[in-house]
Amino acid sequence: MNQSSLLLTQGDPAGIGPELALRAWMLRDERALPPFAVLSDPAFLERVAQNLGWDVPVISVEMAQIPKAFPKALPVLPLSVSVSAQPGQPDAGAAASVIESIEMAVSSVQEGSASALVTNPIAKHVLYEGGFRYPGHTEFLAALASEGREETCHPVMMLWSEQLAVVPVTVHIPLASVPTALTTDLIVLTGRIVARELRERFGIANPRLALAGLNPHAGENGAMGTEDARIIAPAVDALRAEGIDVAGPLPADTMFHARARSRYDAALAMYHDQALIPIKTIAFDEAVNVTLGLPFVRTSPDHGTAFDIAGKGIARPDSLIAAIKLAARLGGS
Ligand SMILES: NC(=O)C1=CN([C@@H]2O[C@H](COP(=O)(O)OP(=O)(O)OC[C@H]3O[C@@H](n4cnc5c(N)ncnc54)[C@H](O)[C@@H]3O)[C@@H](O)[C@H]2O)C=CC1
Ligand SMILES: NCC(=O)COP(=O)(O)O
Repeated sequence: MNQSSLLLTQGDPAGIGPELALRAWMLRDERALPPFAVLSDPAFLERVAQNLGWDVPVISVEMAQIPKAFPKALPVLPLSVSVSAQPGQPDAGAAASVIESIEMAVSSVQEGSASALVTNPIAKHVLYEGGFRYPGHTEFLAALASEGREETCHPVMMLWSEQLAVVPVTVHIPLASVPTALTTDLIVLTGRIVARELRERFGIANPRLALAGLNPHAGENGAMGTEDARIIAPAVDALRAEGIDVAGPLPADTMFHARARSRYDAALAMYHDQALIPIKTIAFDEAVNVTLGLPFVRTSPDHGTAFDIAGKGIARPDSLIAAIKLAARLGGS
């Protein structure tokens, strides 16, 4: 049993994930990173390092060997399949390795042999072509975590940085579907999970939540849409009745400037871009995607596969490093 190691999934092998894992290992001392291993094909990662001209020794290990191996080489827990990819040229044929890497990481963290998992980016549309049937990691991880449990996990996506934390209540759905997907129950469930985890995992004794409205000016008394009063305001009342400190529905255009941000610990946004635009604008290099509502810790960089720069060695490792550090903090490594 080794509680101190973090596992990094491979992500899309044609994206920037593999080179960011190498880069994070190269910066392990400078950035004081805890031991981690990557779930991938060691020969593939060696080729990525070679092609970039980076001196990164790669060592194939078993879980218990990670802490000892980490100072001298990048530990890799081998997959059952070999991996090959051209940077920037995604191929649905790689889906099996991407999925195996995630599944292995979840098994290890569930059985307690790893402290947390950090996922490298996947390209959703490429995985869909390969038969993947979840919108993204968030829902896939919840499905894996729910196996064999009586109650299914409700996963909540939170993008976290020192300056701002945001939660999209609806996530990877078309904008046109948002008004029907948005229900008072969904907002209340999401708010409850966020408040609980900010308390229990982030150590905020009395978390303050801010709920965004859906429409301009939070509906302007119904003149610009009715969802704010019909769906969001009752959720605010219900969360308050549970003793949670909530403000809203707030006009979304004025809730993300610095003074407004100082009034809450997390903003619940009603759809993906309402949440992710402000945080990626303020903290693109530092923000971390963390999944709440799971029985284990999962973090991820906030960015995607960045196929346009993959293999060039110019991708910034900061968000992955922030994800590793947050996983270590929340997972107790
Ligand atoms: N956690 C995950 O698995 C995520 C996966 N994605 C996936 O990534 C794919 C590409 O998505 P995009 O919208 O293009 O977003 P993206 O984040 O991959 O790229 C957007 C822009 O930011 C740049 N960029 C991203 N990361 C960077 C880094 N570390 N250093 C320097 N520049 C960086 C890229 O070069 C590009 O110009 C999509 O298929 C999407 O599904 C997107 C977000 C998160
Ligand atoms: N836009 C955020 C994102 O795509 C992350 O999704 P997930 O793979 O973490 O579910």
